[in-house]
Amino acid sequence: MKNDPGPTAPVLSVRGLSVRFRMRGGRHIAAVADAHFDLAAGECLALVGESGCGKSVLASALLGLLPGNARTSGSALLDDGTDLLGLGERSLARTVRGRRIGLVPQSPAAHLTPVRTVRAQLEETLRELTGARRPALRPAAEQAAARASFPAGHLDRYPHELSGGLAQRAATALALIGDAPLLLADEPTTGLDRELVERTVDELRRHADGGRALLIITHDLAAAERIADRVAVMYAGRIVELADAERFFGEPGPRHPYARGLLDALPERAFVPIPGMPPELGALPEGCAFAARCGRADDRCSVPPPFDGALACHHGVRADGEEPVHA
Ligand SMILES: Nc1ncnc2c1ncn2[C@@H]1O[C@H](COP(=O)(O)OP(=O)(O)OP(=O)(O)O)[C@@H](O)[C@H]1O
Ligand code: NI
Repeated sequence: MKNDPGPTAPVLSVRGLSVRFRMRGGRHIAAVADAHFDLAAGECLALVGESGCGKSVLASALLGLLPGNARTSGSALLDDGTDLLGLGERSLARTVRGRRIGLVPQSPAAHLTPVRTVRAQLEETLRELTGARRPALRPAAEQAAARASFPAGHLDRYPHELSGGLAQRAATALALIGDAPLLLADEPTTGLDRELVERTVDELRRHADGGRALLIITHDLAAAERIADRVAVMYAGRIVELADAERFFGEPGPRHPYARGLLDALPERAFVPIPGMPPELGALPEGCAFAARCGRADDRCSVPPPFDGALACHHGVRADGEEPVHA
């Protein structure tokens, strides 16, 4: 079951979020540009797009986890008005990470503590975030592991003894512990087989159905379709379409030509890849960044299309699903 978002303030409200990396020689990389979306309690938003389009940078910006050469602008408000982008490292570490925002990181192996077993890490996080103490700690850790389909028999292993899929499940188990009102899951199903993908996605969905907001970043459009209420499609650092998931994956389908291309590339659909490659984020064209790969491009695309809250395209399919008529 997917819940209707309630009438309360969004759990997360992102406005004009941009991230630029300063590089040697004064060069800049515009990794995220003017992102704009809300996320309500009980809602799941899937952020999709090709590798390198800025999805993880966006998630890292929300948690203050960007490297020193990154500059962020815009705002990312929690429901009490706290602007995540304005918080210092101390507040982020003490009050936000794990407590208000959970993270399933994209590279779980890098985030697990190498010298401690999975059990020790689960117990420590439980102690810190839930106040659990012995003897309740041990069963609580086993329960936390089970939620993410992490097998109890592997709890006494160290991170380097885990396969990628097991590390992934350990990271998911850790991220679910604080029961944070907002969960960011960056590729939480990497390295899992289809059955485990579905189990993980269904557990995350239950988490959202319990009233938490979930931002899931994924390459896996089938997983996105299974879990999401809405879909945000990112291309070259910009959100180019934000749509209701049912409409996006069903009828009338995506409105942005790039989003149509992503779906058409699926083996179970047309299996036709999008021609060409995404542009370098350090050398973006003046106009629409997708124009060079787009079958609909014309002179209008030399001006960047504004994002109207749902679409950034001069030619996209109309909101009622009708194809635009060309003069
Ligand atoms: N530390 C950094 N310094 C400079 N540029 C960076 C840095 N981190 C990321 N980038 C730039 O930001 C872009 C977006 O990276 P990001 O990791 O967000 O992509 P992604 O959409 O998550 O891709 P993937 O699906 O492969 O995880 C990269 O292509 C790179 O150009
Ligand atoms: Ni990523």
